[in-house]
Amino acid sequence: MSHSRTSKGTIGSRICRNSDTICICCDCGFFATRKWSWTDESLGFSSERGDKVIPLSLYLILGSQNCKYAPEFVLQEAIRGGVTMFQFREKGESALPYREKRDLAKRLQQICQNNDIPFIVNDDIELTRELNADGIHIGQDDRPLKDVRAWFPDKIVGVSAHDVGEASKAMREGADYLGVGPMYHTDTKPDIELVKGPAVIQAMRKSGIQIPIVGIGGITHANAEAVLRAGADGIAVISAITKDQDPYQAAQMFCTDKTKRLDNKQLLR
Ligand SMILES: Cc1ncc(COP(=O)(O)OP(=O)(O)O)c(N)n1
Ligand SMILES: Cc1ncsc1CCOP(=O)(O)O
Ligand SMILES: [Mg+2]
Repeated sequence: MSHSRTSKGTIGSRICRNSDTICICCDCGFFATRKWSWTDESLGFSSERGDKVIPLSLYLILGSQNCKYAPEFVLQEAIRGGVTMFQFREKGESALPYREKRDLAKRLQQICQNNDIPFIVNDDIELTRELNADGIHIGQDDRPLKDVRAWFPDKIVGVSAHDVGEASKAMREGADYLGVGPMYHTDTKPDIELVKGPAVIQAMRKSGIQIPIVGIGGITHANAEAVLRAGADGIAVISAITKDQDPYQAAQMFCTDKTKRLDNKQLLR
């Protein structure tokens, strides 16, 4: 896969300073891999973590409880199909006990490292530390972002946000990206909030939220485009890939012209 570098300036609504490290893959734009720093003086806030790559385009999340086949196989195949970032989320009644969970996490981390893909841990501070993961994703009911940011100043920290207020707070407190949802109905997570739809991403963008956003919840090949058009940088998917007969093809089908990262003019904002 060949990469081209952009010239200095703005990417979407972000003002990019370290432009020599920004690359946009091929001419499709889908695999936008960014090293960026950004600033938004109107919000009185700026972030200078320009050495982090947060390739949110197609963010696969899974644990053993989600998979039709062995998790290692599903991840390998999905990466082959175009997944750009991975979150290990071993959760629920059938989740593995700690030692097995850690061993599985290590094997999946190795696959990510072999493929140069960020390995993010869901919720678990200890596991993040033990494995020296690339980052952690926390929700509104998990450990406070301020603490997590302080413990892991250099890791990618993602935060779930369900409305503009939560998004603004997370941005102020140093989140690297937001997971926004649920976009649509899903049976994958029993304790979800009410469906928000892509409109909540639009509202966040209109209110000045500039950090990367990934939409999550019930995302399929049929509705992914609407999430990106609303202003998301990418989509986060569990069942559309993990339950598919062919995880390679399921991932690949998200990487089409219609679901590629959209430029600013195409957004609904
Ligand atoms: C990318 C992304 N977005 C949102 C979530 C949900 O996090 P949370 O609300 O903490 O729920 P659990 O996943 O912990 O059940 C996520 N995991 N990833
Ligand atoms: C973890 C999570 N957070 C909000 S919805 C959700 C589940 C997403 O799973 P699916 O892609 O199968 O709907
Ligand atoms: Mg959580």
